[in-house]
Amino acid sequence: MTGDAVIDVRGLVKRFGAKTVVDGFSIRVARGQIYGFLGPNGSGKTTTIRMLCGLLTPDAGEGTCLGLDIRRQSAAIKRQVGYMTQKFSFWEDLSIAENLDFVARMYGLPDRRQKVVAALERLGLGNRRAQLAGELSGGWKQRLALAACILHEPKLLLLDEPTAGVDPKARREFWDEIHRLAAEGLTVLVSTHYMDEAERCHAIAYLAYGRLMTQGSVEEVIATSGLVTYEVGARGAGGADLGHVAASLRDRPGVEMVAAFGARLHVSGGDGAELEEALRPWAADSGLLVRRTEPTLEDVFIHLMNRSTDNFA
Ligand SMILES: Nc1ncnc2c1ncn2[C@@H]1O[C@H](COP(=O)(O)OP(=O)(O)OP(=O)(O)O)[C@@H](O)[C@H]1O
Repeated sequence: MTGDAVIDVRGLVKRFGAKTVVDGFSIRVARGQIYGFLGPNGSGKTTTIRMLCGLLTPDAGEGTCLGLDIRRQSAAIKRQVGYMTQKFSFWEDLSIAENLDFVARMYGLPDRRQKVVAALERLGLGNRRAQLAGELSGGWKQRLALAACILHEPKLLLLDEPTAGVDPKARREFWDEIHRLAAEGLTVLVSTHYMDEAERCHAIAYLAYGRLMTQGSVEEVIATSGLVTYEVGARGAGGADLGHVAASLRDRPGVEMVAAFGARLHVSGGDGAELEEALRPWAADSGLLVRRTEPTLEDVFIHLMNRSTDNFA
């Protein structure tokens, strides 16, 4: 293992038939980090996560996970990994406690009862232990899934879109728990489509069409994107026709994206000079306020996606 890296891989490639779904992926993840995987549907996030933990063998590339070789020691890696898949896969007519007990038996865990009680308490499931899994709301189902993932005390957690369709309060609580686990030394890889969740990661990787487009902390990803963004809004109380402004800006050279955020527009492009030129007439309009602003993470991701070529088509 290099330094304190829990994951250290280089040049991973995965092909399904003629299609290269992961192309030259390299990453290092330190112990206790929460690492977010973002990217459009089908960009290779799940496939990458599965290669990292030894569930899938790469066609090329090498590296280690938890100090073990991802090609030759995948069985030993899997024992130390907790994997929460996208699909809820519990017995709906068993209670929460019965489901956890079943999982503990599958793992052949010593002190089974004690571990189930500890997991129930940890995830706040104690009062609901007798409730049938099939009757749980989305947020509670995700808690049950997380409890099942940590029963065998893994060192690495892989969470594949763990909060899809879960309400904001339950998502926040789920993420608080992820942070508590990471603070105790667990390393977490999590795929998500939610920008607020990306912002709660220590670092993120953005994939598009199988390629790693950028990685680093949210601040680093924004700073290195090269994207320039201006905000356009009405000056004073007068109602400017921002729909008209947006429509005419979209055709101008240098304007890559125009997105409405309430009563403001975000106008972005990769070439600052061209963008400024496109905005000049609107900046001279006394009814409008045009000023440079920081791009959001979403602006950056859409910019990256526009720049990447669809080699899957
Ligand atoms: N076993 C397989 N056989 C053939 N193609 C596959 C297989 N698994 C995945 N793929 C293809 O590989 C590509 C990447 O899929 P993957 O599930 O890794 O993407 P993803 O980024 O996790 O997507 P999502 O956000 O929709 O979950 C997709 O085009 C998918 O159809």
